[in-house]
Amino acid sequence: MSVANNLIQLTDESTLRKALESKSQEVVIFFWAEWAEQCKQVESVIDELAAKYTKTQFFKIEAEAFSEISEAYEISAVPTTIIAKKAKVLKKIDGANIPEIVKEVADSCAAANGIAGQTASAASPVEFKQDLNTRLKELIERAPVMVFIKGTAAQPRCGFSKKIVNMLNGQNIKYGYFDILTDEQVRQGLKEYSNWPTFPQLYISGELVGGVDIVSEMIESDELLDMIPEDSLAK
Ligand SMILES: N[C@@H](CCC(=O)N[C@@H](CS)C(=O)NCC(=O)O)C(=O)O
Repeated sequence: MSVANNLIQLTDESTLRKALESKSQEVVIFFWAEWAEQCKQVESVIDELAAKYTKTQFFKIEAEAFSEISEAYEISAVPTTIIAKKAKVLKKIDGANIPEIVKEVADSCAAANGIAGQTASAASPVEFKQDLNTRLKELIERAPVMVFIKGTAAQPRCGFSKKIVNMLNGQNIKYGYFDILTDEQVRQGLKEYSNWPTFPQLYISGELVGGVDIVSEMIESDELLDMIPEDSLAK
């Protein structure tokens, strides 16, 4: 996605200050950190919202690089999303609470963007589903080999997830992962999106391969490595 004018990755404190001083409209500020996996989910939602609400100014701020700003907004964890107007904080949404972020941005910013009748639950179910499907597709394509598990790759929180992580590691495959326990929408959404009722789910180049049983069989039959893109094999 190209970077829109209304979406700024903060590199200089004065940019934020000027925007807050000059704009009479709401400004959305997303605080993130590299090490916090959930920030990536929220960031993709912020990107989508910035593309939709083009008259609203969005900022992404690396919390630890701008500690004074983070302290001023009392940011104690990331991701945190704030909607501010001038010096006033209108809303503060902690964590990767995507539905809440979408709702609050819609509530605060629709009018200024001339999006008629967009109130609290204004995103109709159909529209919301489209947003979710876009998000799921982006997550699936985040890495050439992507696995959706319970817990993290370092600390799986289900025997099946642990098994697939061990198998991928054992084959020296480089992969991205997403912890579905951090996002109920993704957890339930993916089952429907991919028509696969359980986790883990392994995707290669955006296509579902399957869960533990299938991947295990594919390793046995030497089929799996043939499907892995060259760049995703550890040398
Ligand atoms: N036989 C499955 C085992 C996976 C499985 O049964 N997963 C369950 C328990 S971890 C699951 O994801 N249930 C749905 C859910 O928890 O949302 C495979 O090959 O992957």
